[in-house]
Amino acid sequence: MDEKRQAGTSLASVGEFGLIGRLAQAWQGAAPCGIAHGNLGGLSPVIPPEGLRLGIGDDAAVIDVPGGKPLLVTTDMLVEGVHFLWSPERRRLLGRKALAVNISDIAAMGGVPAWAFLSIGVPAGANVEEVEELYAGMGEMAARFGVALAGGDTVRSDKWVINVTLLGLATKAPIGRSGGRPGDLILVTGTVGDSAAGLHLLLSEESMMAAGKGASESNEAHISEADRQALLLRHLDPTPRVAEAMALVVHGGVTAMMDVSDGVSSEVHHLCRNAGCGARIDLANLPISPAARRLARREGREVFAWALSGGEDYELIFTAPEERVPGLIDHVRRETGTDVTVIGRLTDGAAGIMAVYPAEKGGEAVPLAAKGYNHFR
Ligand SMILES: Nc1ncnc2c1ncn2[C@@H]1O[C@H](COP(=O)(O)OP(=O)(O)OP(=O)(O)O)[C@@H](O)[C@H]1O
Ligand SMILES: Cc1ncc(C[n+]2csc(CCOP(=O)(O)O)c2C)c(N)n1
Ligand SMILES: [Mg+2]
Repeated sequence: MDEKRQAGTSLASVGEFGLIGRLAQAWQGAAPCGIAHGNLGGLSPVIPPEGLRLGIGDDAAVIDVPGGKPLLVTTDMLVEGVHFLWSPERRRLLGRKALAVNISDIAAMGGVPAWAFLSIGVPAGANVEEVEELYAGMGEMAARFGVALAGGDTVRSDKWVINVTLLGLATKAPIGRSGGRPGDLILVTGTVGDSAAGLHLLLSEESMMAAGKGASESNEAHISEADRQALLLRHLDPTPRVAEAMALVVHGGVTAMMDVSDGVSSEVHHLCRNAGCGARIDLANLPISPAARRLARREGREVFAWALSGGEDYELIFTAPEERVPGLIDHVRRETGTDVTVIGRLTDGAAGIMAVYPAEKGGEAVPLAAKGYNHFR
């Protein structure tokens, strides 16, 4: 078995998105008329089966149900040790996050969430109350966004695994990742990099605890309690931007949208690849919170790295023609209180995907590497 594995192509060599493309091709080879189509790099589109308007390659699939609104379907799995560290104090928050990350994908399509299927892998040594608390957390998030529990699956597993499949409805035409055009501005809601800053704190606190030192001991010299709490919560308890997505849909003008789950740099690459565009991102304009800046300074970290490659911010990144942008920004702020920031512009594909450093750091334009989270790299 091990020998066989060594002889094959390593997962690291293809990366997460290369693997998904290969899997879709393997499926297509076996079931040529039944494959989901999409715009993943290297994946040739094929005719989708009846009703499947958009398959692999976006935040959620779009299914045209006869006589109904377009149905949106997304699924996301959280695995202990990969997406979270199991902690008795954070079971409820974990439940909230498991649902929130899926709601975020429905919002990113311009839809509202509706029905959830929750599948869990539970270690044999766990007790009922632990699972109940996880569900209470998911229930809290569900109640906030009008999601009903429709089913799921329960299995024994070596580690905690939570998989949510969430169905939602598009309120108007679903907003995919491919509609951006050269000249469109690129915008992002809220702030980016906070979740990575929160994860940095969490992991350093965990390693201090493991070394027998108190968590507060590790941080009190570095950061205020208010900053610490704010950053930890951005990582542990993200709020899906449903209200902001609805405000954008109602206002109109958004050409492409997705959520920031892997990091701004990767998401910009997705938006460009799907639209055949290039981009210029002004790093000076990235909306980074004062708390994340303070932590980065005190830790000697590059705050842009958290914003560009940290991920799990669950903000919306979207494109719109320049003339629609002032109205969009005003409308979202008025309806939701959330700030929206212009971070760059889509360009001709030939111009490449570039990041422009702030003037005080030389103002140089360099290629923007897709350095977001990748499960196999
Ligand atoms: N094993 C798989 N088989 C088929 N399709 C897959 C598989 N894994 C991912 N996909 C599809 O690939 C696309 C990208 O998946 P990914 O999980 O990166 O979505 P995302 O929206 O970019 O990230 P997130 O869900 O964290 O917001 C989606 O359309 C997803 O449905
Ligand atoms: C313990 C621990 N280590 C690392 C991370 C960071 N992390 C894990 S998955 C992911 C991207 C989104 O996941 P997906 O692409 O599966 O939706 C990120 C940024 C974490 N959350 N917890
Ligand atoms: Mg997404």
